[in-house]
Amino acid sequence: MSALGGTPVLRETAPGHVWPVGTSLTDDGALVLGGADVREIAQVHGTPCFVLDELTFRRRARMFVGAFEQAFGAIGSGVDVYYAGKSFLSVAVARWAREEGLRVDTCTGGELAVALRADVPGAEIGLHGNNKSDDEIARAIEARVGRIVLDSPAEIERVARLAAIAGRDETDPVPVMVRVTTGIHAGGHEFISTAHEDQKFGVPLAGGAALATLEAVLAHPALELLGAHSHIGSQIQDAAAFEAAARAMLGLRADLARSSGVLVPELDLGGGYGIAYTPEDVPIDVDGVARALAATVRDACAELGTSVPRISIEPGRSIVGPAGVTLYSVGVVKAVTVGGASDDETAVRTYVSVDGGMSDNIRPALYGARYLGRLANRPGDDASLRARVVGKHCESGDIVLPDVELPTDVTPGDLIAVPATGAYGRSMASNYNHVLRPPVIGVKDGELRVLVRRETEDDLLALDLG
Ligand SMILES: Cc1ncc(COP(=O)(O)O)c(C=O)c1O
Ligand SMILES: N[C@@H](CCCC[NH3+])C(=O)O
Repeated sequence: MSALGGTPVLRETAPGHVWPVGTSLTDDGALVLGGADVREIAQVHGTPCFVLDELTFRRRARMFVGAFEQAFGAIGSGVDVYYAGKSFLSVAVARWAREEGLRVDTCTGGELAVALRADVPGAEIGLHGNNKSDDEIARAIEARVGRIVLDSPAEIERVARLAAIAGRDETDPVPVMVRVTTGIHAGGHEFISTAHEDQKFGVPLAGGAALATLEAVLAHPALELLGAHSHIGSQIQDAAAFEAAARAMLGLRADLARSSGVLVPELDLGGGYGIAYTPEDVPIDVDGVARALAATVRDACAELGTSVPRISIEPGRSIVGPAGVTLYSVGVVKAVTVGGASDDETAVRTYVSVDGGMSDNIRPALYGARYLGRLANRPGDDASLRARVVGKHCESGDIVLPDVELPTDVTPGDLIAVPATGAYGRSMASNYNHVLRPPVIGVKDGELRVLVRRETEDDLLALDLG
């Protein structure tokens, strides 16, 4: 085994399922995204930049609405699909989501402001958050959002008080849900699993806390209890976890009906649908999950003797993730000898530095996330180099692609494209080392459109009051 051992090398020779719909290559081997040659995108807008393929976003949004409406329509239930804005939200993207029949899920005042700027009606917006400020709650009430998801018992009094201040009462109550942790552990990484007991979100089902919280909401006439909410984690590849959570939540709904006489009309099953980041990943089958979940809901309601609730879901990553590609320019290329136990085990790793890094994609450092990458402006030679693509930050963990095959002639000025970065890339971007956050360039039919502009040094300096 070479001293480089460890994780497998990732290589994809041609656009495949991790790339946006319709990704292709020009005759001279450059990548084409949404009909636009990446060389043109880089020339016009610079690098690093996020490229967002509108068609892929819209298709995936439509796919969720279609799959869930069909599956739940067949069991006599309605469905609302909320696009989880935390994955990536801009005014244009909120409009695309709405045009495709989705609502918008927000979890801060900032996300709420973007959704409202996009003219999403308040009634089609949800507000989450484990630590909402009074100001955020008041703005949500003023915007008449369709639901505020209460994350703890303490929020009941606060939301009721702010509702009263806004003049809301039993004739015009504020619609709320309660986020419940079912104890079902799922997700791609511990940091993105959200329904096990020992973490900050929601109210536990175990021990009766969730039931008591739902009952407490019912005692507030200025609040309208729509139902309960469950989000078990993110980048989930196992549909069974969603089914188990749905069963637990339906049981809770039936318990509440027994204890209070109120059968709440809705159940939100959250987001978390996994996507393919590399060719080895199997994305979740959205049609299959929708059908399986609908069958679970139908059967569980029959067993419990309750009617079927209206269902909502909150996918984020699975809609916008596959629509995004990050383009970087190659800077320094450096061969590093990696020592082994013997001369045989000594190997060379080529570090290919690009002009972005952990400030535009923190996921490899935070979750050990793996991505694919390829030379994007030309085919390169036929031989391959075992490379590590790293960023420009003052941090040795600033790694974009830990182990990837690139052509041996990779050289400064080349472009590297990393697919599946539409979710939790720009939305988690930082200014570490005072690096400027990249723009998001929408592509469609060969047209480029700046959705979010690149930050400037003036933006940074404007915050520094000296
Ligand atoms: C409450 C809630 N809804 C929806 C989402 C969206 O998750 P994903 O982007 O994995 O679909 C999250 C994030 O995990 C969340 O916390
Ligand atoms: N930010 C995480 C997911 C968290 C989702 C929000 N609860 C990721 O990049 O995978």
